[in-house]
Amino acid sequence: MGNNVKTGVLLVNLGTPTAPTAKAVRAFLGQFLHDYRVVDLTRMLWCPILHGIILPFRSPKVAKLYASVWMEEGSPLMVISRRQQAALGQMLQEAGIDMPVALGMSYGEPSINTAWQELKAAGVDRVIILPLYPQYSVSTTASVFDSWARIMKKERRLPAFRFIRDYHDNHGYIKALAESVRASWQEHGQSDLLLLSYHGIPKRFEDQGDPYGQQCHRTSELLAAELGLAPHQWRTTFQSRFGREEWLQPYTDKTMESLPAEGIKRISVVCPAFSADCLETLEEISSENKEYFMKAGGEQYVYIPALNDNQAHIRMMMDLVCREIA
Ligand SMILES: C=CC1=C(C)c2cc3[nH]c(cc4nc(cc5[nH]c(cc1n2)c(C)c5CCC(=O)O)C(CCC(=O)O)=C4C)c(C)c3C=C
Ligand SMILES: [Fe+2]
Ligand SMILES: [Fe+2]
Repeated sequence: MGNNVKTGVLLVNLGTPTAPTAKAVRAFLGQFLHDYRVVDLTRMLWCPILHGIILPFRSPKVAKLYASVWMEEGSPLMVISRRQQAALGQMLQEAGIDMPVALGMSYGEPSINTAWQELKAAGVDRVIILPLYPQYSVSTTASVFDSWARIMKKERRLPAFRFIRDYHDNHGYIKALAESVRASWQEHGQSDLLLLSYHGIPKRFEDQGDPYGQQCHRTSELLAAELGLAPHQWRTTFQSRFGREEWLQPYTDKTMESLPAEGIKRISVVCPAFSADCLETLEEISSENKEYFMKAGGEQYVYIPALNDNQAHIRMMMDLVCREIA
């Protein structure tokens, strides 16, 4: 790549409601759950279920959950994503690399289009798209690509671009995760088991070729190896089931309920699929699943935060990006 080409970074994450209210959650879920990459049922079947049942009943319930984790500055996912954007921008600048960093969300604002417009206004003619999903899934990463392609359809002059599909086995990512687990053990003592809980997807998606589950298992193996764990000291599970069909197994909530009976009473939980803490980690894992575990006879439950704006995490992002322009 020529040195005179201005390059920009486009960080992407899922998106989140603008407020912890039923109205805002409904708007967010409405956009999210209309995406064919997320729910692939025919619209004749899905739209009545979505508009008639899910949006009216789920939105007020989920709004309360968002309210329980809401930060002074907003939704955790948005607050942390902004911090990541700023930290990466600063790290690049300190390294003498002139590369603007924009943040776009798949659903809601700032949209991926908003982020692209910012980069374009900054004179960017080459974009490195980094979806902050370490493991590729059709429901997340492919959807980012769809949005990008839709936006590019309207451009006369396409920028050059690189799309970072996944980084589930990246050494910097694994090392940053290992470091955060070790720091937690130092503070709370080592547990009987390290539970690695990933966001799930429908099993059908995997059967149709989505490599997400395989990539999750690979991340777990690499992390366990980095930490020197024996097979009985770690386990992979899948959380956040949505809808009635089978999702990837074993399920996190069912595992929580059964661990104490196996004699495993002290666990630490890490969620490697989430690059930023959000509802699914701060509420579902830190609170809801903790309750299942403790009620079943668990004694110690430690949630290990996402990598968020840790220096090691931001450095990994910088390395991923810089590899694309080398
Ligand atoms: C980490 C990667 C993610 C995958 C893979 C994923 C797949 C997936 N998700 C749903 C349904 C919901 N997910 C929700 C929240 C949510 N999901 C992710 C990430 C992945 N999802 C994040 C980071 C978040 C948190 C957003 C936040 O605001 O904090 C929700 C909304 C909350 C709720 O109503 O429970 C839904 C719904 C499906 C159907 C799916 C794969 C098909
Ligand atoms: Fe609809
Ligand atoms: Fe999700």
